[in-house]
Amino acid sequence: MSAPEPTSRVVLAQPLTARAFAPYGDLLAPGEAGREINFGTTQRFDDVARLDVEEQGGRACVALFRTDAQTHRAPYPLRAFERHRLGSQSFIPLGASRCLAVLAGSGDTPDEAAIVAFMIEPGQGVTLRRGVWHHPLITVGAADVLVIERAAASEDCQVMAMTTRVEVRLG
Ligand SMILES: NC(=O)N[C@@H](O)C(=O)O
Ligand code: NI
Repeated sequence: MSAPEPTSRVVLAQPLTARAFAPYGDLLAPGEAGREINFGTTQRFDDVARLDVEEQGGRACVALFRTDAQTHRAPYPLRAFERHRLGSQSFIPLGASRCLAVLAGSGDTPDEAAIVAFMIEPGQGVTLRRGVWHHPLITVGAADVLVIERAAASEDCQVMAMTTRVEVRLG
């Protein structure tokens, strides 16, 4: 008789708030200082994300990540964590898309005992601080996510495979 599959530890996705996300980065949020433009038809909020992309000659890159429902459905077994030591990375789900920020601290290696998962709802967005360990993008079903990150001549992405079995669930 084959041995039973080892069980995975479960991390539940939690609602995204500025306070809960503060150890990892910021939410995109219009400040108080909106100003009227375009003949008073529009309010403009500048710098709703604090980008950190110019280290060592880096520049901002705006990318579109498109996912499919087959590979992005709960429960999500985690595979690896990665970090970008020289720049921030922002994730803004487009339209009705929803995505997850799955994080494991900012130490020398991912802290798999302290994994947290935040649900990024339509209308929300996050900017991960440089060096924060995060799982490669996970979305809720098929999704389009705008990603703003540092681009440079050499890739800045350190990946470390999981050493324990952990899966994220949506509740
Ligand atoms: N690899 C890549 O382009 N994306 C990752 O950095 C990610 O955080 O999804
Ligand atoms: Ni990344």
